[in-house]
Amino acid sequence: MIERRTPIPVGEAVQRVMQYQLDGQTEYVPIQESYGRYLSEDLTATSDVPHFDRAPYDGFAVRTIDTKEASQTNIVEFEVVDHIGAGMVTTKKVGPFQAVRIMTGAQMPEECDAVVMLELAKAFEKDGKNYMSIKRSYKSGDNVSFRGEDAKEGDILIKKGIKINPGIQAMLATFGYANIPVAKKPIVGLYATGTELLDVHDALVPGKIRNSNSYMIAAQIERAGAEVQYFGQLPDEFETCYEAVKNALGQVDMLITTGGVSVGDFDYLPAIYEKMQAEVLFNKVAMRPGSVTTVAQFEGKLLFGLSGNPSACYVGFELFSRPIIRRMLFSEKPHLRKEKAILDVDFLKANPFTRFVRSALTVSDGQLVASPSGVDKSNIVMSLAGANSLMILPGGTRGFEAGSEVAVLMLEDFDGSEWPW
Ligand SMILES: Nc1nc2c(c(=O)[nH]1)N[C@H]1C(S)=C(S)[C@@H](COP(=O)(O)OP(=O)(O)OC[C@H]3O[C@@H](n4cnc5c(N)ncnc54)[C@H](O)[C@@H]3O)O[C@H]1N2
Ligand code: MOO
Ligand SMILES: [Mg+2]
Repeated sequence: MIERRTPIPVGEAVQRVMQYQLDGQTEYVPIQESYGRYLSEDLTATSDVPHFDRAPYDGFAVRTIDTKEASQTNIVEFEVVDHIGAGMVTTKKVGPFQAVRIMTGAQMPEECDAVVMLELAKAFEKDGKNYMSIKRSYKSGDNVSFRGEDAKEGDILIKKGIKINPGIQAMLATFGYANIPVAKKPIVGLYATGTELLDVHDALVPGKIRNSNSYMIAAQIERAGAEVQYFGQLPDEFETCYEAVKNALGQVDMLITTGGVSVGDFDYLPAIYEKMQAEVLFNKVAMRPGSVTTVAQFEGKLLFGLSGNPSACYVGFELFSRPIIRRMLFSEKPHLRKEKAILDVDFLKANPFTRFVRSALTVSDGQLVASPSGVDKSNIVMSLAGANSLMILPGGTRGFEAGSEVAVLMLEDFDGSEWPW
């Protein structure tokens, strides 16, 4: 007798998986290797930035009190007592009607409180000394970049779980973080099962197909921020698969297999989980594609039995495996980011299961618009190439018309959702 499976709602399935989430671990990497990694601790400002008042323009540092009377009709002269560039500090004390010629980035002389831009001063020599004159007054603070205006010591700069981007690299360098605490990349094991599978360099032969899931899932694992440990392809043979799965699990943080989870005569994953005495969290989800997605846990480690059908495999990974990876990368929003979009085409046929339609999300007049990126069937590969989102069409008795609002899950986003279900 063929086993009858009871589908559970997607949200419940995700919740069951999340009960087995693992904590992330920290490792330190040199700043030059931290781009694209996920911060594992909140980082604070180790100093004020800048840590001294400085000139934001090339010009003359002056005491504003001396500029008070300057105007178009009353030119005021200053003796220029020093000349400094960025990185230099004056040793001169600046007295009444004295100025320092100062370049952008240089520390302000202690007594000065404004900078006159070079263009607004007239420099000249008199009796072998340097002078400059101005025709307007200045307020204290004019053209000064103040200590701490960029950041104050002790400020929280960025929260853990953030993906390090070029701007964050600049921030880290500014505060002297040479070694960065980042999340250790979870190691995700991967096996593709299927006697029909050829590898990418094999020529086609009758009845066999090239294994595309391995390359797809490996890239999805990397996109999620983890490291893939690819174990290869397995034929649909119970003992071979059983030994392989059992041995692989010990070497990784979680294991993904593709194929062999349905009710077919050569679908061995359910029996493998049983023999291992792994606890099956679910083996049927009320979703399309990916209804046969099966997740089990063995000694606290998750086994993702993703469907062999490429689109089902893809969606199963994004909904169930990705959040576990993102949790291990310290994310507080580990699920795919959910937004609202306008549906571009009719989906008039109702489906009892919630559909995740591989979609191309575009922005039109400031509004997100979702269009299917190809044929909406679980055995289809081509629709995946143009997919940057999954459109959610809730299961039920009604279809969806073009122009209606739908929820979309964004695939190329790093912010995520706390809980989109
Ligand atoms: N009687 C039933 N038959 C099926 C059911 C069902 O409920 N009752 N479910 C269908 C659904 S839905 C799906 S999805 C598939 C799931 O199949 P499996 O996860 O068991 O996967 P396989 O049987 O191994 O393969 C299915 C399909 O995918 C191709 N495949 C497998 N691996 C790869 C790979 N690495 N790269 C590319 N393509 C792959 C494989 O050749 C098959 O065509 O079951 C339905 N059947
Ligand atoms: O598991 Mo299937 O993907 O619903 O066609
Ligand atoms: Mg099958």
